[in-house]
Amino acid sequence: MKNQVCNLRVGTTITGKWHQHSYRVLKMLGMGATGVVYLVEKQDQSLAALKFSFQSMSVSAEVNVLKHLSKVHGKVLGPSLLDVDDWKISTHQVSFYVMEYIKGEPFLSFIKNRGVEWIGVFAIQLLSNLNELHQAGWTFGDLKPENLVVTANPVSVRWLDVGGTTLHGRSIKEFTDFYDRAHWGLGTRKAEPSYDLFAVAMIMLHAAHGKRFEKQDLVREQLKKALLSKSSLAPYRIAIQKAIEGKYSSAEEMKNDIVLGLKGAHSQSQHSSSSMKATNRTQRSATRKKVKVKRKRIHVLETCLLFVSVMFMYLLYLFFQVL
Ligand SMILES: Nc1ncnc2c1ncn2[C@@H]1O[C@H](COP(=O)(O)OP(=O)(O)OP(=O)(O)O)[C@@H](O)[C@H]1O
Repeated sequence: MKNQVCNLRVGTTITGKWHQHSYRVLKMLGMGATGVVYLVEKQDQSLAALKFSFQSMSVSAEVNVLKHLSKVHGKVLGPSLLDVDDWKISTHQVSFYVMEYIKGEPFLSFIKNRGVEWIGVFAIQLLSNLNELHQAGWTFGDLKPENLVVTANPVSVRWLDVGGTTLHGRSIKEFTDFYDRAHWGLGTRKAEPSYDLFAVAMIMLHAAHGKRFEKQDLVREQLKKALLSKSSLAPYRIAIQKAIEGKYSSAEEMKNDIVLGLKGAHSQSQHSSSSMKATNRTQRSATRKKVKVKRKRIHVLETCLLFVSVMFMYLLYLFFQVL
């Protein structure tokens, strides 16, 4: 069955057994551990993302999460859910769901192309969304750059793959080592806000360094070094450090520290630009004084030259008179 849904040809039409909606396969968007996702065209010619899960249980679990997410304070957190159905393929039947297609650039490639200054902006957006999710009783779980997409107009970060989303208090069901606090020996895999906030801190480190790094023996020192070695992370040092140490109980607190850090960096840059202006002013007035002294000297020299040339002409005149 896995082989059959993983190699669908472009143009294949998938018609749901129960709702009779048809979807035409345009291309494969990605394949992960739990399923395969296709970009499809709906009957009204709009685009959507269709996911086949390798286990039918995970389709119902993900659909359940997407349904919950669509109700979180009326805010769109994950992709919106459009359809859930089964597809009969030869003698088998396979479950799938259709969701909003989120068109955008992968998170890391956006940061690479547009600059590390965006890290703070996206961290704030991500933390606002996480705060809503946490308040609704869920932990995202498998938060990683591969699950983040940056959409244009307005530039904003959206998350995909809600397969790891877990109710608070339960055990995290999907994770990726680098973003998992238990892997670093810095906490448990219990689903709670601080689990996601650790992952946000690690995403920020990854984005600033442009790569992941292997765990070493002295984990705390290693992460601190990674944090201090990138000047682009300076405004977020407090927030990242506290998130790594599990000191935040809500995404809102971490977001506030990032906002404060950015404000601090802004006023510092304003301060240094005004002190630079003052230095420039002093330099300019010193230069002006120098110019004045120089001009005075030139003036004296000119007078002397004039005097000498007048005297020379006079002597010449006297000389011709004598002759
Ligand atoms: N709604 C969507 N809009 C656009 N692209 C999507 C969407 N959903 C998934 N994708 C793409 O498909 C890829 C695989 O999807 P997804 O991560 O859900 O599969 P998975 O099997 O759960 O993967 P993983 O092993 O990372 O958990 C994603 O990385 C993304 O590129």
